[in-house]
Amino acid sequence: MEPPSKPSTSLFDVYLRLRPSPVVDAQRFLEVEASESHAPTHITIRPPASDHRKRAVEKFAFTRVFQEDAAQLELFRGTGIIPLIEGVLGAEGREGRDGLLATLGVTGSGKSHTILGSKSQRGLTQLSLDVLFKCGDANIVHPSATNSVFPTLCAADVSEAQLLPASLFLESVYGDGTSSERGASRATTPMPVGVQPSSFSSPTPHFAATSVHSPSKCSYPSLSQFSMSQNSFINSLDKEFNISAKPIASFARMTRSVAKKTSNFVKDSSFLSVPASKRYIPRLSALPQYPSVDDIAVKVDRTADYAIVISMYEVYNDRIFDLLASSASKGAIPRRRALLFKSTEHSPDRKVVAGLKKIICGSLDEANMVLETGLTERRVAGTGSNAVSSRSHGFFCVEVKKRRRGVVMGPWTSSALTIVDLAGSERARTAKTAGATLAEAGKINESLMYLGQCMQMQSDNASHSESNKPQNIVPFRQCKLTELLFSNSFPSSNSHQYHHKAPQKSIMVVAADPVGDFNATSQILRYSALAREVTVPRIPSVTSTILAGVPAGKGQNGYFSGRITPSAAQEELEHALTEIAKLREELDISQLQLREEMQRRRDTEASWKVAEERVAEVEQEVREEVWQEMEERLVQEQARWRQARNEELDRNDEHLDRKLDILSRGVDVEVYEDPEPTNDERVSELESENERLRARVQLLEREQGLRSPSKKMRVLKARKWEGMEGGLNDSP
Ligand SMILES: Nc1ncnc2c1ncn2[C@@H]1O[C@H](COP(=O)(O)OP(=O)(O)OP(=O)(O)O)[C@@H](O)[C@H]1O
Repeated sequence: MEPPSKPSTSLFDVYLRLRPSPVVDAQRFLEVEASESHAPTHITIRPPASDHRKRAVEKFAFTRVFQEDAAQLELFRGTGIIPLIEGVLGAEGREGRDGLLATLGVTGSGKSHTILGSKSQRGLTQLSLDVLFKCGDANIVHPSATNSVFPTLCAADVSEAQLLPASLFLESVYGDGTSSERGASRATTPMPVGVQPSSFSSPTPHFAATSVHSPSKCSYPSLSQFSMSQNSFINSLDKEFNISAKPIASFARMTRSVAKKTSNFVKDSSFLSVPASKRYIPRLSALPQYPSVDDIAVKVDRTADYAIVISMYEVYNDRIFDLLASSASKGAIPRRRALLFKSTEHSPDRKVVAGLKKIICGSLDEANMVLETGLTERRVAGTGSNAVSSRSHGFFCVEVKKRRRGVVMGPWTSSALTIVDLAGSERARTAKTAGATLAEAGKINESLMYLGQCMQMQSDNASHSESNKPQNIVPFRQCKLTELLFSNSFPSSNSHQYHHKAPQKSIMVVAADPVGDFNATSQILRYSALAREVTVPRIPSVTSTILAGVPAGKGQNGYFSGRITPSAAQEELEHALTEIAKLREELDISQLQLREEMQRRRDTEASWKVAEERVAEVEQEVREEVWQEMEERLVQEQARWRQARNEELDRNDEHLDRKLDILSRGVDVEVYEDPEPTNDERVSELESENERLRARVQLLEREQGLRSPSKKMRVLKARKWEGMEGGLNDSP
């Protein structure tokens, strides 16, 4: 295999770092190929003896391999980070280019150790910051240096960010939040030495004294000093924006008015909110100072001003969260709002994480404090594989803003050094995770699978370019992680309309444990290596075995024949056996490829399942929303209907009342009574009555005559009685 030279199409320089094993005499599956002329670049992995799948031996090539004894400084010097920093700073009179440094590996392989260091050693992040501040010191502007720095930086930012000077940010996180209201009588605020609270004022003699960096000591300036700094800030704003002086109490209002004048100035004054409780402040003196980078220098454009702006975010469950926003807005319930990676109004040609909180740091101490603050917000959890395992992909961005120095200052341009600590891939069985941590692992593995596909594509493209085949498109838009990592590595389709910026330069450090999980490590190595060669373990040649088994001069019957020349049949046999051996090798390779394909299929199925679950979740959410909305509408309709009915009833009642009222007021009732009858009238009335009765009796008698004798008797009796009665009636 050729020594790896980075192809022009390659996205990354890929370095491999091996971590020392805590287990003595553990069986290694990974060996480094030593090279006398240059640093090692190749490794070989052999399946452990316990592996029954008869896997082939694989050989991988990297830009460089760092063995277990490699120190942090060796990595810093040997991985091309220094040119990366120089690229971000930009050559004289030129704009810088973006740089990316990321780590990849199985959980517990040493990614965080490499990037962020440990309790005793600094990581590549801290070393980069040190070099940046040390070498750029004379050219790095502090917001307090001139009044115009802060507003112009805010105006030049294209990412809808909220920019803050480090002193204000740290005060909002660790201070007691009363600095703007209380006077000099308050006790000291926890601002470490070296972090200048008077960001906006020319340093007073007292500040000049306290701002001398002393790593061994940690003392804090008082609140009165801090409130002085705010006054100075207000005065600086007065001068800059011609706003009349206002008391500190109206500071927030004034900040908002200034925000209107500069498009991207402080978007709100939430950083002035009173924190609910004090937080533990990281002690700078407790942070590691080793290794030192005093002897390392980077080229700095001495004709330019630089401003260092730091932001931190994490990709957790495929969503982006600001690690510095929640620090400052702590209160009863910390709320995390997912941010978008998008093109903004002022950045139409490239995507940015919009709405981040960005901190302007004037010194290394400030930058370290901001870094430590953001890290406390990062998601970590203890798993079976690592006691402090990263559960999210952490992004640390150092934006280097640059402008030409002169009587008339040039506009600010911006390039970023992004340092990424990726979460490690893990197997649920090894990590012994469950519940939310297992779900996180699913998301982590999924995003790493997409990253693997992108890297695999870059490696395929590299071989295509050698054979003049067309290049594949790297599928980096599949998840947030790959989008964040790669979208600035390719020129945007509409970038020609705007100024051209060189594509990002990237370094990947792959961390591996040579005695760790063979399957997981080999999988990562397969897609991250610059080149790979499968060498099936050499099957001892059957021919040679046979020939070796037949001693020279000894015939088949065991006796020496005296002739050793092989016959034609023997030659044919040898040829056939060679063919068989070759076919076996091919079969082994095919089996290996098949296993890989099957693994890929399993991964794809897993991601498909995840996607399906997500679809089901979304459907459920939509259903619930629709139901809720329908119920709300139903309740509204019922209320409206009831109200209409009540109004109708009220109207009817009112109408009726009005009618009754009118009736009772406007109608006089006349009662008609008959006049008393005279005597003659009464007699004639009685006579007519008598007549009527007689006619009736006659009618009844006629009816009786038509009936049976027995009935006649009864009728006669009745008539007799009636006769009596009639007699009685006839009597006057
Ligand atoms: N090169 C090294 N030298 C000394 N210790 C190391 C080295 N690499 C890793 N370690 C130790 O191994 C442990 C796990 O390392 P680390 O947390 O960096 O793993 P990781 O890859 O970031 O894991 P995860 O993906 O789960 O976050 C830590 O205790 C770390 O100090």
